[in-house]
Order: sequence, then C-alpha cells, then structure tokens
Amino acid sequence: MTAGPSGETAARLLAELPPSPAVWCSGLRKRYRRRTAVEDVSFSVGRGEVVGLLGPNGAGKTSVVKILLGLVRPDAGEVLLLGRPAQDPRARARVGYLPELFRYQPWLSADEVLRLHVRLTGAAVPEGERRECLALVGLADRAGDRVGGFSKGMQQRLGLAVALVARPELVVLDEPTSALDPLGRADVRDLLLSLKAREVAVLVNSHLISEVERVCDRVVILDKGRLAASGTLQELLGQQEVRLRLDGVTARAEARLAAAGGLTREGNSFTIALADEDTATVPDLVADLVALGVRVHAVEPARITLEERLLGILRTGSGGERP
Ligand SMILES: Nc1ncnc2c1ncn2[C@@H]1O[C@H](COP(=O)(O)OP(=O)(O)OP(=O)(O)O)[C@@H](O)[C@H]1O
Repeated sequence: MTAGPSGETAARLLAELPPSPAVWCSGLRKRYRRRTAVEDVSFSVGRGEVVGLLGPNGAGKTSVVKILLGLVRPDAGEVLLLGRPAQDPRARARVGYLPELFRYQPWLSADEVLRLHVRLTGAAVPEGERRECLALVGLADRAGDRVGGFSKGMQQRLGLAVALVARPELVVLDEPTSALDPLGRADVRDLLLSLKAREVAVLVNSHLISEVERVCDRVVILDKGRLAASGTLQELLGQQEVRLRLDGVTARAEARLAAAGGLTREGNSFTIALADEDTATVPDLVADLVALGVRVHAVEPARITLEERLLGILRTGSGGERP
C-alpha cells in the first residue's frame, strides 16, 4: 500500500495550483413559464480579469448575473464563485454587487449604508477606508447626508461604493453607468481600470459598448438567452489595424512601415495590421516616417469596432466568422 501525501505536502500541492476562476458557470438554464430567459450558458471570469457581458434587451444578462449570485435558482447548470458554490457565504462575502435596480434605505446616510453592508459581509472595514471608498465614487463630501436626498446618479455612485467597500475579489456590476452623466461614466471607466490594476475580477453588464471596449479584457455576448459569441477583443475584432495616407514614401520609409506589421498599399494609402498593440507603436512609427522625410496626411484606426461586430453577430444571429 502506498502512503498518501503528508498534510504538509498536500498543502504545498494545493498552494501551487492556479487559483480557481473568479466565476465559473456551466450549462445554465432558466425558464419563466414557457419563456426561456437563459439556455445552455457557460463561461468563466479569471482572477483579475475584466469581462463585459453584452447583448440586446431581454437577452438574459441580468438573469445570468442573478443566477451567478445565487439570487435566482437556475433550472439547470452549475456555478462556482471564487472556487466555491454560489450560495456559500464565504464566497458571497468576497463578492461585490451593484444591482440593475438599486434603492438604498432613504433614511440612512451614505456612510450608514456602507456600514450596514460591511456588517452584512462580516468584514472589518475602518471608517477611513469607508471614506476613501466614498471618495473613489465622488461622494466624499456627502458621507453624512441622507440617501433620500440623493439624485439617481448619486445613488448609483453609492451603489458602486457598496459593491467595492468590503474589499471584494470579484465585483459584479449590472449596468453601472445607466444613471450617470458623461463625467460619471468616465469615472466608472477609471474605477474599472483601477480594479483591474489591483487584480480584482470584474463582470460588467452594459449597453455602453465603447466603454466596454476600452476596459474589458474579454466579452461574453448573449442573444435570446444563449451564448452568441465570446472571446478576447483581439479574437472578436481581429488584429488592430491602422491606415495612413502618405506622400514621399521612399524605399527606406516603406521598409519602416513593413517593420510595424503586415503592410498593404493602395496608391498613397497604406494599411498595417499591427504586429504589436503597444500604445507607443503608432506615434513611434509616425515620428520615424516624418524623420525619413515622409509627409503624413492622415492616420486612422482601421479595425472594426466592438459595436459593429456586436451588431453583425446579432443581425446574422451567429457568432461565426467576421463579416
Ligand atoms: N422574474 C421574471 N419573470 C418572468 N420573466 C422574466 C423574469 N425575469 C426575466 N424574465 C424574462 O427573461 C428574459 C431575459 O430577461 P433579462 O432581464 O435577464 O434580460 P437582460 O438581457 O438583462 O435585458 P435588459 O438589457 O433589458 O436589462 C426576458 O424575456 C424577461 O422578460
């Protein structure tokens, strides 16, 4: 008989395993009477990954979010949050959630709402950290004000603070910018990027496709309750391309253009499928071309946008090849 690993060895083996995904779900199904809200949906969100959940009205996004959080019982399928069943309080305590329809106790102050939510998760968050959290969502000077007097956008900002206050490892945001003005939307974008930098996983359901395109690592697209497509932006949109209109292109300049990626030329118009998506690639290329005596008339992105891709998928009803 061979002996099993000692407790110490087993602990070391476990510690060496990659952490379980922030969200893992498989075969989710939910019907309301004869209406199918969710059918055979499976996807995952890695630790520290920002994933956008997209789809038209009624596609099943909120239903999926509620199933993931254990708020709606699926007819079929399995969910693990941070490696634990969705109903496990140890998992729920590490998850922040902003619901689509938010309403907070109007008689409480913003800080009291945060205190209440911190108590519900069982975390110990000192007052200073709660204030920082309110500052993060732009409510620093409203901590003591009653929520009943807040505008809708301010309530949504408070909702974001509630989702973030107990140091979650996963944040699920259902339409986080629906009530926000353009400045508020930009704030949320920065907030998502700062969560990403702190390796907090985010699942965000939004109709603001251009915002999703700017912050998400990956998107999951639902249509009529089913998974219509999913993947990284590069997988869904193809390689980043740039189109340049140039004059005075010498052989050396053309070699410089070709060094940036796959080059195609039509008269004065050059299109490059960029080999590298570094933000410095295009400005460096333009500076080099100018130094080589080339006159640069126009530089424009040529890749399709996520919005165009999404519309293509929804209109053809398939997540197949790029149009
Ligand atoms: N409690 C419910 N009772 C009956 N039908 C429901 C219920 N909740 C959702 N549905 C139905 O399930 C389908 C998916 O709804 P869901 O709210 O998940 O869509 P969504 O993608 O979040 O839409 P939106 O972008 O409009 O918020 C819709 O047909 C909806 O009518």
